Amino acid sequence: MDFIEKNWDLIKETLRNEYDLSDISYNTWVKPLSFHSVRDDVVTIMIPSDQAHALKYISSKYKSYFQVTISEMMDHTYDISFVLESDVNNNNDEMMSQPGTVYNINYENANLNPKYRFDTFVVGNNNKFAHSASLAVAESPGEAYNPLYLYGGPGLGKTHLMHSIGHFVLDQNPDRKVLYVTSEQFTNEVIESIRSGNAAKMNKFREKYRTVDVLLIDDVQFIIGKESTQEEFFHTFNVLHSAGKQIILSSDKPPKELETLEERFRSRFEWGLIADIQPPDYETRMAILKKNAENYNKVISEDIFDYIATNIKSNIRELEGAYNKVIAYSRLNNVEITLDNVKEALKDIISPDASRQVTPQLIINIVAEHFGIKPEDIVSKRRNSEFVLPRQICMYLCRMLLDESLQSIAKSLNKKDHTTVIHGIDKITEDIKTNEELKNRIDVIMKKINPA
Ligand SMILES: Nc1ncnc2c1ncn2[C@@H]1O[C@H](COP(=O)(O)OP(=O)(O)OP(=O)(O)O)[C@@H](O)[C@H]1O
Repeated sequence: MDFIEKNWDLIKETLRNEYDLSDISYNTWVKPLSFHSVRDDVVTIMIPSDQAHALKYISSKYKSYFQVTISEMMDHTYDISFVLESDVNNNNDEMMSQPGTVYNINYENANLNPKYRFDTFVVGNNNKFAHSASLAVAESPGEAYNPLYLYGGPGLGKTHLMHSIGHFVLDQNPDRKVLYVTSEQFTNEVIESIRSGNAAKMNKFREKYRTVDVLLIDDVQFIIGKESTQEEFFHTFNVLHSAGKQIILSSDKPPKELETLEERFRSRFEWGLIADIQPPDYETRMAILKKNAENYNKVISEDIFDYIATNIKSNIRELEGAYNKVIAYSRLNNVEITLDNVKEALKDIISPDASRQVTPQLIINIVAEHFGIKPEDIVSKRRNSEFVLPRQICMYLCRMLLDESLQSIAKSLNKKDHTTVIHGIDKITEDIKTNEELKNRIDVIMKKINPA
């Protein structure tokens, strides 16, 4: 504990080197941050009052950097929270009960993506019902429908809607405790608590999950069948539900189609409301593309949107990926966005048979999204630790899922030499033999790439 405080400057310097921060980023955002406290394995960092406007930005951008740096230096896992210096100074002793601070801490702990809000969600015929059910739950958590069970195919907006509910609840009442987790995070935390054999750790896990007002668990199908995780989830569900706390689950199928789902889960999932999201129709696809283009500083003609919306039908993640690829192609090659250029840019994605194909690019996109980084980071030369693992996972998955040579995988990942690819594949192959969390993570990614 002392170590963190005494070595605060060293921690910041290490973070700066580890993540290759430019002088301007370091001096603006990281250097002014001071140490506040460590309590229950949570390191609280103070943001100067004159940077109050940047609180969200700093915490979304630098939280994981601090978490990794401190946890690695201390050889122990810490969580990170941020507070404003003014909130601390206004009432030192009761900092945790100051509304401003509680809001910040609750917001940080909720694990929400700032981009996924109701106002960035395009409502169409395919998702109207799920959208209005989500809004009703957000307006009256624990009262309207409990649990809310959202289901639909990959990339159709379930996660986006779940985060929107979380944001809405916190915007309405900053004192509420909201927690979004993927099933993978939940599973890994259960595994970690059990493996540690430490009762205090298990209690901490239970306290974390059983004291929230709104719990959002994404892709719950990955919990089903994992014995101890499913047991823990069952008890969490019961405790929260009987206390009138809101539970929101997402899955790729309705409860009745989850083959290995036990009756006790099926009946509970059906207590509240089940809402599906279907693939978007043409109008919704066009509206989503246009919403994406709102921040682009040039006009994109209607035929471009039409080409993308006509050819990519069943997955909004892929629709957005195609749009991003077009913008990147035009910037990198310094060419206008004409229909011919768009066809060239998307030739790997929009194939003549137009069916969903597993390609290196799809693997890169899904892995990048899973780790919250950009596809460009995966194919870049940067060796930061946050990019190396996703890159190696891409190499491994390309080998497992595609019939491609090592040279061709190296090319897709922008590597000159295929020995790096061999090393990446070997590393993951070895690591998954002993690292259950990594294996679980790769299973989840694989199912997202190829749900069949
Ligand atoms: N209706 C919508 N309006 C705007 N963006 C959308 C909409 N639906 C989905 N998206 C965008 O599509 C991408 C994929 O959506 P999301 O991650 O929510 O899908 P998902 O259903 O959770 O997929 P998976 O089951 O693979 O996890 C996100 O970037 C999301 O913002």
